Amino acid sequence: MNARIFLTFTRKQSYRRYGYNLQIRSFAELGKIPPELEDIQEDDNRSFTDMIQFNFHKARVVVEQKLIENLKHQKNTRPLNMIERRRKVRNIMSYLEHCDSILELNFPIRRDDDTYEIIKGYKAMHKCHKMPVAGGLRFDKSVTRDSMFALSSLMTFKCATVGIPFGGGGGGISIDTTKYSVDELERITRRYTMELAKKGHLGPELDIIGPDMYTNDREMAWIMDTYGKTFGYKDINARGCVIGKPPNQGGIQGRESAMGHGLFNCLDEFVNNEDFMKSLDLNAGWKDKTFILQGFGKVGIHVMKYLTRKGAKCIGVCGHAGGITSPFGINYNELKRYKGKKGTILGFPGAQPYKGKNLICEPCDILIPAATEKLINKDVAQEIKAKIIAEGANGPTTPAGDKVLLSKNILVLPDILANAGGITVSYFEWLKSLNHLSFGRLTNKYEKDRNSLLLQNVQLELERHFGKQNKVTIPIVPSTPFQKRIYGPREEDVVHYGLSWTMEKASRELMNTAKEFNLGADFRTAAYVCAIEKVFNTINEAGLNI
Ligand SMILES: NC(=O)C1=CN([C@@H]2O[C@H](COP(=O)(O)OP(=O)(O)OC[C@H]3O[C@@H](n4cnc5c(N)ncnc54)[C@H](OP(=O)(O)O)[C@@H]3O)[C@@H](O)[C@H]2O)C=CC1
Ligand SMILES: O=C(O)CCC(=O)C(=O)O
Repeated sequence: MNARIFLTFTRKQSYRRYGYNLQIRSFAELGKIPPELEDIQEDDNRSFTDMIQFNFHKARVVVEQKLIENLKHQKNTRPLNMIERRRKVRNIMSYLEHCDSILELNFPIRRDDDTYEIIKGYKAMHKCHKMPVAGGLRFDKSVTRDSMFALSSLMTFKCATVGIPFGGGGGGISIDTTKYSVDELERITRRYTMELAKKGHLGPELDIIGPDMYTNDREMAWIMDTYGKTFGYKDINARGCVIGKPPNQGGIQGRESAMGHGLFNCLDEFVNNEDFMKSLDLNAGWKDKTFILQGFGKVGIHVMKYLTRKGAKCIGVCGHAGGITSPFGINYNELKRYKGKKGTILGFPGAQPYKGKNLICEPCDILIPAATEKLINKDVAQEIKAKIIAEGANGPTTPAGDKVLLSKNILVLPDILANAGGITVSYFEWLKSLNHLSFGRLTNKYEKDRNSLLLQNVQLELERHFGKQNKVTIPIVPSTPFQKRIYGPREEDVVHYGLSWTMEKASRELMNTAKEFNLGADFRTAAYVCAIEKVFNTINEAGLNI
């Protein structure tokens, strides 16, 4: 065995042995995927972090030549020769491969029966090239150091894809929330908050946190309250340490539905594109499109709202314990009400229980995984009959699954684009927290006066012109849509338009990138290429070290 092969071999062995410990991995050569990841498109039994690392490296190989070329034209620096340019790209890519920090916490909480239990939690900062870092807080048994690495790196690339100026973060506690009372969950959340704050992992300018699986605005309110009353006591911006807060605590209109809304905006760009739809043997537009939803939580529920509103038909929904189906379409409002009352979708009278093997493999036009990671592996992908997949969940498709989907010409809109609505509106909420002001509050009355004056003015001018001959009055009656907007944009309008614009722009950027790099329908790689380019430029301009 020559030295190089031996090194690769031992690296691979030690990597496999220690699983998640990516710090021991050294960076691949330019133009190559690291040897440890080479077989991941065949092997489904790999970690969540490996999946994201593979997606990153696959795109890095595509874009690095362009980055090396671009450095030739860099301003405000001495010219770099080819070796220096290659070295620079390699160094920054190597930095992107790692997680800046992962904090592991073990703290005791008192259970309701007065016993104590040690709770394990994490907080990751993947990249701090933009501050604060932001990401979701997950309460689930699946939370590990590995999933935190993966989720926080997804956040780095997601924020860059949609142009949100945050670094990538993420937090989690390894618990099954059904096993704890509300009081216990509150104690766990408050203690976790204190631990994060003590260790510099929480704060409006540093590290901000939003809801993810099995957390919602309730936990965000507890975190904000704990931080605001302790470490953030003298910080006037303290409430900006969380996003996805209840509206009454400084949250923003439209955050709750943002993931569904954003996913719809992104899908809308593709579904209305004649060329894309033709390539999938589908008609452009929403009419008669059928879809299946995996997960009816914070993401799934609003995806269903926006898609059914546009005329698409939901023919199946599934959760942990099973699914429901109806060829006639499931009524959104009735299902939402039913779940609100019963806490489950099972038994919903407006549909039949699903009796097959895997609902997400049933025929439909669009499949929306909005549950958890790795549910579309190689075997599942082989059975999928949908023509479009829009990833509401983070990391629902393994690289092996992805390869099969690509070979079947299924259009996949990747997580770092499709579910970026949440972080986009979280950014708007963070700005609101720092401004201490709702959007529109200072200007709405002025806008109404201005618009009323404008109408009066038009009326006066028309009457002056025509009235001279005919002595007529020409009343200008505002139409209903104009009347609705007479106050100028209210907070929900700012969020609605800001989000739609962000998602549409990012979707078109991806289409252009896929064309530029000849990636065909591999929009996951196109999204990572876009993101890597942006993060690279930020780090390159600012410099890699102090
Ligand atoms: N919340 C947010 O702001 C964002 C979340 N995401 C991602 O979206 C996904 C869903 O998050 P969110 O909606 O917030 O989570 P929720 O906790 O609100 O809902 C999770 C849903 O997923 C279902 N589910 C969980 N595991 C499985 C499984 N193995 N098979 C089928 N269904 C399952 C649950 O079903 P049941 O009710 O039966 O348990 C539930 O309906 C996650 O991947 C998350 O990271 C992405 C962007 C933003
Ligand atoms: O708003 C947030 O920060 C949470 C977003 C999130 O969890 C995600 O995009 O995965």
